[in-house]
Amino acid sequence: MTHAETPLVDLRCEAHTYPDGTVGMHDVEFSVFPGEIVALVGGNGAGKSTLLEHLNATLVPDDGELVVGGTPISEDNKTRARKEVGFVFQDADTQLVAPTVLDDVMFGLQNYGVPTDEAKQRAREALETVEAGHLEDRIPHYLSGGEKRLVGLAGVLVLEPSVVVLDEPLAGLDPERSRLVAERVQKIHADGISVVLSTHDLDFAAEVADRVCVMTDGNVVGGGTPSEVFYDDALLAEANLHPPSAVRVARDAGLASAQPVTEAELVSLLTEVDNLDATRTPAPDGRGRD
Ligand SMILES: Nc1ncnc2c1ncn2[C@@H]1O[C@H](COP(=O)(O)OP(=O)(O)OP(=O)(O)O)[C@@H](O)[C@H]1O
Repeated sequence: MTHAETPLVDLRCEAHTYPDGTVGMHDVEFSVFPGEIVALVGGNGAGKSTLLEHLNATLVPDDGELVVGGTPISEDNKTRARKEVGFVFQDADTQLVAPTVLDDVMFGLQNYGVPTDEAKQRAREALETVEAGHLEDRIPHYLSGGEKRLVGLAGVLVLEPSVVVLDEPLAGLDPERSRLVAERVQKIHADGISVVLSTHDLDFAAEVADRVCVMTDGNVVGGGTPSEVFYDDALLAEANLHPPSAVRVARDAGLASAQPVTEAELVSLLTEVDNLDATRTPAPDGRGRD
């Protein structure tokens, strides 16, 4: 895939070594461009969270560089990376710190010195964006997993980042909540924010992503559009991944040449094939003859 634009985030990481000596990631070059949703996929321990946490300088490479909005990030200007790249953690509890949801969403703004009235108004707007306005007086700790995820997302959106990073946004959510979070991801993308997320759910990746990057053993081993990645058997095998269900059904139905990756694309193809068959198969009264 080629990108004419300047990346919003540009990471080069020769290696990231954790304090116990484990190499979490190595030889990675990863960029985020305006207007895209990128899904990172890979098995447990492949390095997805490690990569994501480098995008807002939560982690820094042993050797390498992070450039955000054209500015190289160092110890002195890490706050710039934190502001431009909002991070929604997998464990929402680590992110929710205040006594009420509204206070929580206001927290970041107040840290940046925004006056209370303005912070309150912007926090309410951010909660509305994720349709969680009704939760503003609740105690964050007692929210359901999906509600926490949405409030965490509001707390990030309120700071108006250019990129939102979500680590395993569907982890632990039921299908209904997963759908809700997937819709919100598409909505913030439609509002002009780039999104990078990690997921084990390849159906979800196929549904929302413009670009999919495959990780294994701390390295990005391939990437491309969902069709390019999910029909690349060798790449999926290397990362020990199974293709999304639409890809498996398309193969069984002999429709792989059209490379559908989502359920909707598959249904539309199957409908086309059905219609074609109906025009070819003569009905007993002779209707439907070619
Ligand atoms: N704090 C840490 N200290 C030591 N090793 C770590 C730490 N965090 C992650 N690792 C190691 O780094 C490697 C990459 O882990 P990472 O969490 O980035 O993978 P992941 O793809 O996000 O995995 P999962 O899908 O299981 O969440 C693994 O070998 C992991 O054990």
